[in-house]
Amino acid sequence: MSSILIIEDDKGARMALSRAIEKWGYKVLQAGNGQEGLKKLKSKDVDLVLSDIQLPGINGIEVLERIQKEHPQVSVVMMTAFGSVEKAVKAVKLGAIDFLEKPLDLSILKKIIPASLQTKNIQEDRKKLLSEVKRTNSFEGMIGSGEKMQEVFETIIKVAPSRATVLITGETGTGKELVARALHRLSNRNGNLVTVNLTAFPDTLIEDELFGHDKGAHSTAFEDRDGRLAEADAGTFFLDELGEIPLNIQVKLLRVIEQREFQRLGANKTHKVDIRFIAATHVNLEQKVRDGQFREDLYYRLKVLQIELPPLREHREDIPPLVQHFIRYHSEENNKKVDHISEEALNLLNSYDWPGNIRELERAVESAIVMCEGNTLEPEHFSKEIQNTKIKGDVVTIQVGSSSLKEVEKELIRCTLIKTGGNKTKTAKILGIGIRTLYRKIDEYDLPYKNEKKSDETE
Ligand SMILES: Nc1ncnc2c1ncn2[C@@H]1O[C@H](COP(=O)(O)OP(=O)(O)OP(=O)(O)O)[C@@H](O)[C@H]1O
Repeated sequence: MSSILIIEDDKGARMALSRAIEKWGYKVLQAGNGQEGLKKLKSKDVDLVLSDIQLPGINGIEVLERIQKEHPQVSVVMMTAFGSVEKAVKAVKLGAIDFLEKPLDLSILKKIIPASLQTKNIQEDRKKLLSEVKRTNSFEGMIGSGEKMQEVFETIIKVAPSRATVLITGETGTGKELVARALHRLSNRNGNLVTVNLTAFPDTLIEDELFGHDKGAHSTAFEDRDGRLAEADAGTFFLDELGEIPLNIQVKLLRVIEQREFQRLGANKTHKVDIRFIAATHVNLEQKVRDGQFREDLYYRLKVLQIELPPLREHREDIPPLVQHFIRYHSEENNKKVDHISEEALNLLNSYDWPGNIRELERAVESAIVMCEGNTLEPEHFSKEIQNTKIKGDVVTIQVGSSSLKEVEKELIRCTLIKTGGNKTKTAKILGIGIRTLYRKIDEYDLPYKNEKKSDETE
C-alpha cells in the first residue's frame, strides 16, 4: 500500500483530506508543519508528499527543496491558495510534480495521486533525460544545441508532468507546435492532445466548436454534440494562435482554465473536465492587452509559465545540425541520394536571416534536395534570395573597456565554430591551437557543438 504524507497546518483541512485519501486505499501520514513533515520523511516510508505552499516556519517551497535534496525518490504535489498560481508554478519549475488550487477538487486529486505515484524517482529520470538531451542535442524530434534551445528543453522536462497552463510564444515557424506535442507526450496524461486553431472559424461557430451543444441549442443543432474541450478531457488542449480569439470567448476560456468546467450551448448541466491547457501565439499579447484586444486577466493567467522560442537568427549555431537533420529526413522522403552540403552553401544558410525561421529553413533544404541531382547541396540549389546573402560571422564584436580576455576568447571560438559548422579540426586549425585544447575550452565555456560526436577529430 502506497503511503502519502500530508503537510498542512490547517487541522480541519488536513483531517478531511486524510479521510478522503484513506478511503481511496492509501496509507496516510500527517504533519502540521514543514519541520514535522521532514522528520516523518526520515523515519517512515513515504511515496508521495502532498504539501501546502503556505506553511508556518519552513515554507512549502523550502520543504520541496529539502525533499528533493534529501529524498529525491519522493514525488511532491503542492497545494496552493486559489489565485496564487505564480507560487505553484515556481514550485513546478523547482521540481514539484504538480499542484492543486484550493479549495481542493477531490475528483482531480484522486486522478493526480496514482499518476504521481507512477513517476517514481522523478529527479533521477529528469537528470537522465537532461544529460541525454545535452549529449544528443535533440529532444522529442527537436534539434537544439544552443543555450536558448537547451533551456527550452529543460523547462519542458520540468513542467511537463504538471497540469500547469503553458503559454508558448515565438515567431512563426519557431517550433511552438512541436513544444506543445512534447509537453503532452511527457505529461503521461492518458487523454488526447486536441489541437485547435480558431482562426479558420467564423465567430458564430467558435463557441460551438469549443463547447459543443445540446440538441435544439440553435437552428443547426440537430443532436447533442461534444465540443473540442470535451475531447481533451484527461488530456491536453492546445490552442494555437491564441491572440486571434474574440474577446467574448476569452472570458469563457478564462473560466474553463480557472475552474475546469463549462457548459455546452443550450445546456444547463456543467461539465467538469481534467484538462491541461497549452496556448501558443506569435503576436505580442502585451501590445494586444494595451490595445484592448486581449483580456488582461487571461494574459496574466497564461503568462505565469511562458516558454519563449527564440527566432532562428538568435540561435544560428543550430543551423548546421538542423540542416543535417532535414537532409537526412527529406532525402529519404524524396528518394534522393543527398547526404552532404558544401561549405559554401552552408555558409549562406548560416548567414541568411530566416524570417520564417525553422519552417523556412526546412522548406529551403527540402526544395534544394529536390533540385539536386548528386549527393551534395550547393548554393545553386537554393533560391536566389539565399544565394545573394552576404556571408556573416566574420566579425567578432569586442567591447574595449568592458570585455575580458576570457570573454574575447570565448566569443572568437564560438564564432569560428559556427563558421566551420562545428568542425573542430578546422576550428582548431584556424585558431592555431591543438584539438584537445579546443575541446577543453568548449567544455570550459559551455560552447555550442559541445556534445557533438568527435568524428572530425583527426589529431
Ligand atoms: N527545433 C526543431 N527541430 C527540428 N524541426 C523543427 C524544430 N522547430 C520547428 N521545426 C520544424 O519546423 C516546422 C514549423 O514548426 P511548428 O509548426 O512547430 O512552428 P510554429 O511555431 O508552431 O509555427 P506557426 O506559428 O506558424 O504555427 C515544422 O515542420 C517542424 O517540424
